[in-house]
Amino acid sequence: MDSYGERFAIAPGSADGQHFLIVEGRAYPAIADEMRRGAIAALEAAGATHETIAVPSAMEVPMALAMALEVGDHDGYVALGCVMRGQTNHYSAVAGESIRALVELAMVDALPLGIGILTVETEAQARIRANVNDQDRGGDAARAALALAAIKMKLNA
Ligand SMILES: Nc1c(NC[C@H](O)[C@H](O)[C@H](O)CO)[nH]c(=O)[nH]c1=O
Ligand SMILES: CC(=O)[C@@H](O)COP(=O)(O)O
Repeated sequence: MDSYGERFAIAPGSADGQHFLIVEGRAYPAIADEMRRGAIAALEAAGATHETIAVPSAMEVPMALAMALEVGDHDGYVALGCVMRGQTNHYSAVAGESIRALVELAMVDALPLGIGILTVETEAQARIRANVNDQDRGGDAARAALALAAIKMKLNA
């Protein structure tokens, strides 16, 4: 059961000709695979092409994105990762700093960036949120990026 309302609708083909970058933290590989599957499905449904950069964990996602921004230009960006409570409070620093740095990058350069960094207590929570047939947070992050890319294109037209 989803914990918030209706999914944001993106028209099929509305991102034809656009190319997106996915940056994924792979600390939990099965969760990462499913988040990426959802993101790719959403991008492809909108007609966008995509490429992926993988890093070890959510903490490196903003750094990799910053590096990618120095050398290339994409129509939109999707940041994916999963931060799960361990034995200490370390996870809250990782989640907080990763998301803070991503928002900072997006605000400085007005990036169409969808952020799908799960912050969960348990693997079961992560599975529900990643599952493309359940909460599909990878797909949601891609749809956020698509929506922002469309706004940017409209404002620049
Ligand atoms: N605890 C989680 C981390 N931790 C990341 C590490 O702190 C560190 O960045 C990494 O080991 C490289 O040195 N990362 C996640 O994505 N998810 C976690 O739950
Ligand atoms: C490096 C880490 O992310 C990891 O050690 C976090 O887990 P814990 O809180 O059990 O140390």
